Order: sequence, then structure tokens, then C-alpha cells
Amino acid sequence: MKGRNKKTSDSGKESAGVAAAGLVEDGMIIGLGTGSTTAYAISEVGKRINEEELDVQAVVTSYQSEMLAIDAGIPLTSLSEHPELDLDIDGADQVDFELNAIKGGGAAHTKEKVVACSSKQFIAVIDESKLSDKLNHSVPVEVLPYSRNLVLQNMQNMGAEPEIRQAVHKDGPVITDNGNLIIDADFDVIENPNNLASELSAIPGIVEHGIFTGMIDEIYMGKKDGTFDKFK
Ligand SMILES: O=C[C@H](O)[C@H](O)[C@H](O)COP(=O)(O)O
Repeated sequence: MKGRNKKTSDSGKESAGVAAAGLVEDGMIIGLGTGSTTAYAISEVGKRINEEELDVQAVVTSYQSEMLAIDAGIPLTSLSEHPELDLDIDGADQVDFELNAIKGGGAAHTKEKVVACSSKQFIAVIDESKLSDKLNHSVPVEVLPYSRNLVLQNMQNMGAEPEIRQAVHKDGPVITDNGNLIIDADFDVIENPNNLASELSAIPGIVEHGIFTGMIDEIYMGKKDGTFDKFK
């Protein structure tokens, strides 16, 4: 299987994901993010639950993490049953040294943000390629299909180059797990992520944008040699 539904063979992603899975303790209710790095964490959490007979339940953030968690034998629960989580493990597309992040490369950032904000501890798992002095990755934005032209126009007025994300193995746009569209907006270097986040949140029709500020507690950054650094 190709693409984001499958773990890629990347030792940096693997070491970060496996290390973060080591934070899971017996009795915890955890959040499971989406993406190729989190996939390693999900697999390791499942292995630990099985081998150490841990009593752990998870809330997922996408169909991808749901399918991976079921495959790994992780019991699932929901935010309705457990509105407060002990630990959330999730990837990121780019992170700066102040722990601001851009997420949503897999179109899952809306649920990922809800789960991150519902968790006492949010650990981001990345490889070295994701760390940047300043955020300059395009910002994924989930929008109601009805509002797409209004949102595109607002983003152009903000100086961005927005594009509706196109599907790869389907004709037409990506449809998110929530039935919406994704606009990827290139704002060049983002000098003030908090300001941009507020401006985007104010546009009618935007369900959620992929800028995460003040949410990450610690980064686990895997390296090519199979080791990892952590910083907060
Ligand atoms: O929507 C997807 C998520 O925000 C992912 O966590 C993010 O795109 C990073 O994914 P990956 O670990 O595959 O690079």
C-alpha cells in the first residue's frame, strides 16, 4: 500500500513514534493522532498492551488511526465517554523552536486539534526534517464545501496562495473524514503564528486550520541513526 495510510520506512519517524509509545502507562486513556509517524506509535502501543497486559483505551482522530488501532489490538473509546485524556501522541508537518506546529498534511487536523486540547499531555512525534527556525509550510485549512469561494477570496486578500487539495486516487477534491474540503494556503514565512491562527479562525466557513500554538508539551524528534531527542 502506498501513501499516508501506510508506515513509510523511515528510521527517524520510527524512533520518535516508538519512544513516545513508551510514555503510555497502565490505566491511561490516550489520544492517537494520524500520519506515518504516529503509525509507529500506534503499532508500539498495541504491542505493549499485548505483551505487558496494559489496561489502556484510545480515542482516534481519523479513519486511518481507527483502522491502525484496531489492527494493533488497542481498545477504542470516545471523547463522549472520556472527555479528558491522559496523553495524546501525534505527528506534525512542521514545528518551530517555540513548539508551534503546522498539521493537517493528512487532512485530519480538526479532530487532532480537538483531541490535543482534550489531553493533559500532548507529545508531538517528528523526524529531523520537520523542525524549522520559522514556520513556512503551507497551512491546511478544512472548509465547508459551501464556503470555499468565500474562504479562497479571504485568503487571497491576506496575501496567501490558496489551493483546494486534489485527491490522488479519486477524481476531484480531497473530502475529509468530516465531509469537508481542504484548502492548502501558502503564506510564505509565518512571522506570527498566533496572529495568523486568529485571522483564519475569524473567516466564516472555516471549520479548523492546521496551526497549533501553545498546545504541544514536548517534542520527540527521531534521527536517521535511530536515536531521538526530546525537547520542550
Ligand atoms: O493530518 C495529518 C496530521 O496532522 C499528521 O500528523 C501530519 O500530517 C504529519 O504526518 P506524518 O507523520 O505522516 O508526516
